[in-house]
Amino acid sequence: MSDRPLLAVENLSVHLRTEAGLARILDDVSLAVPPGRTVGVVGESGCGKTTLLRAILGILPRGALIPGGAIRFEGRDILADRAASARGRIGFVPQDPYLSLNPVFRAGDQILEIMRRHAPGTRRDHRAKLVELFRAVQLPDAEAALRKYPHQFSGGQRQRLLIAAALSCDPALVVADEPTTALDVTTQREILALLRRLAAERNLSLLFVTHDFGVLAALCDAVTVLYAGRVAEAGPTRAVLDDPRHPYTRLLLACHPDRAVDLAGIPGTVPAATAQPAGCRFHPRCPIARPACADAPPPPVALPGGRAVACPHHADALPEPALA
Ligand SMILES: Nc1ncnc2c1ncn2[C@@H]1O[C@H](COP(=O)(O)OP(=O)(O)OP(=O)(O)O)[C@@H](O)[C@H]1O
Repeated sequence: MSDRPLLAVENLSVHLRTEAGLARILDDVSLAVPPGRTVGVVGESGCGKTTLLRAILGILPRGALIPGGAIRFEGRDILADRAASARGRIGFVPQDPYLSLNPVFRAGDQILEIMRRHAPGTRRDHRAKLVELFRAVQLPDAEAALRKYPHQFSGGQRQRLLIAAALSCDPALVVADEPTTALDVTTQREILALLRRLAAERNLSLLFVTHDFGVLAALCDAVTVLYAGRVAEAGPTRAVLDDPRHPYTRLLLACHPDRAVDLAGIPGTVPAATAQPAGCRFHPRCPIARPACADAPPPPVALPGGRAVACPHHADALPEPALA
């Protein structure tokens, strides 16, 4: 396995002009996805996960500014050179299978249109490949599925269709935005198992956004924890889940035995992107914050085992009530 990451997000900042002022949605975010590995990005609603994926896919909203950073895919800076871009080589599985297909066109035709634009070969080649992909994602009666409209599939089947769409141009990387959130628990499990199998069989890299630590544990080799648009902590999933170091990660995991992110147990609220506090963005809510935490953003501290934590006080114990 090559050491060079397939995808490297380097010190990326994304701002957006809004009516409420400048929204600092991402700030100095770095992460890497090695070939053939699955990396999770976790954080609660509003922490910037979707914006990160949109930056990678080149579909940021109008008015977005990128004041700094780079996104390298297969060694090329795809922010600086969209022509050298990654489209087709990066597949995308969206969050909501109900909203992501146009109801008035056959699902198969919608995927064939993506292939026409981004994959080599004739329509006949594409059809044959799509039937094969429908089988790979375990859609029943793959030939007939080509002729069906979106409403003729269940939610889980539609998510399988979208996974087939994401794979249709032979991507090296698939990015997935909470692809199981809209599904029931049993279907969620099946879709996660499918993604795991396909990634292994096709030596795919996956960048997987989730708010659910259970999903993370089941699927991801490594994790990046985002808080208010900055990286709080990153490292191998098992190590981070077993011994979280950032106060934010520790509180999240301590509050929620089922490991689904919900900040009800942490006092205060997540700041709006237009009103980020100075210094460490978590300091107003942090039980071990010092006055200096309000001064400057804490740089990441490297820890053994390929881990990093953006907190100089990561070795301090949290007070018991905070962990109760
Ligand atoms: N088009 C926009 N206009 C104004 N603010 C925006 C826009 N897009 C995102 N934001 C703000 O940026 C922050 C990050 O949003 P983003 O959707 O990236 O977060 P997220 O972690 O993906 O959330 P969720 O889990 O709810 O999808 C939020 O505070 C959001 O309100």
